[in-house]
Amino acid sequence: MKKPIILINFKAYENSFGKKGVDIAKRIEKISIEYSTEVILSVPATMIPILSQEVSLPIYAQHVDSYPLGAHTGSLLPEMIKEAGAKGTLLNHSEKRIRADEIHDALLRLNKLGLESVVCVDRYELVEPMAILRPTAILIEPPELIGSGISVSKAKPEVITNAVKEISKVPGVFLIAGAGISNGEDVYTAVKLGADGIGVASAVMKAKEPEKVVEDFIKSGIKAMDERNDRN
Ligand SMILES: O=C[C@H](O)COP(=O)(O)O
Repeated sequence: MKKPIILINFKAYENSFGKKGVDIAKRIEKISIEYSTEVILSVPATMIPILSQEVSLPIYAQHVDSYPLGAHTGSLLPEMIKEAGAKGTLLNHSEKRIRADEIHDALLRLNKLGLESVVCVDRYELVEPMAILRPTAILIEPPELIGSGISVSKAKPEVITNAVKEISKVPGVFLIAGAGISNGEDVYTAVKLGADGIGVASAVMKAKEPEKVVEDFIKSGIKAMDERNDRN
């Protein structure tokens, strides 16, 4: 992952799939290339093959199941997303919670397959216990702020600072902050508080000009990282 991490969760909006999904991904790709940075797109499973081919950005699934290959109707397995072209996946998003043992089993599989992983948690007390399972990153999001337009950076900065303290106990795992991120200032504040980047959905997926929103996020994230002197 490249800092500042900008992870855009397409969720299941009306423009998250089909031609509209490809269009928004391409607009984001263009901005990302302009700033020589990387934006991760976490997309509906049906969009993984086409977006992996059509854009140069890292494409993630939004969830995987941890069942073994076999008789598991309706499952989305790590092997399947890898074959479809995904670079990684979200796990345990607040809109798709799974049990701790399922997170553990999924991470073993993902790591073995060389896939990246972002485990979502809703409070800082879960950061270290999840980080020791060796995901690529933890995404902390207070659920009550998701989709609210009120950012974690402004409304609950202590969630980020506490999570930053916890992640420092497990070197090599990134910390991403999300929920309600709406503008560059929210990104700047999250990164200045110590996050490696941000996770976002509605501010981009509902925007008339998503590329402008993403540009604002990238510029603010880069500025904050440069001020921290911590960019890679
Ligand atoms: O995965 C992304 C988050 O749930 C954030 O959603 P939001 O930006 O709409 O608050």
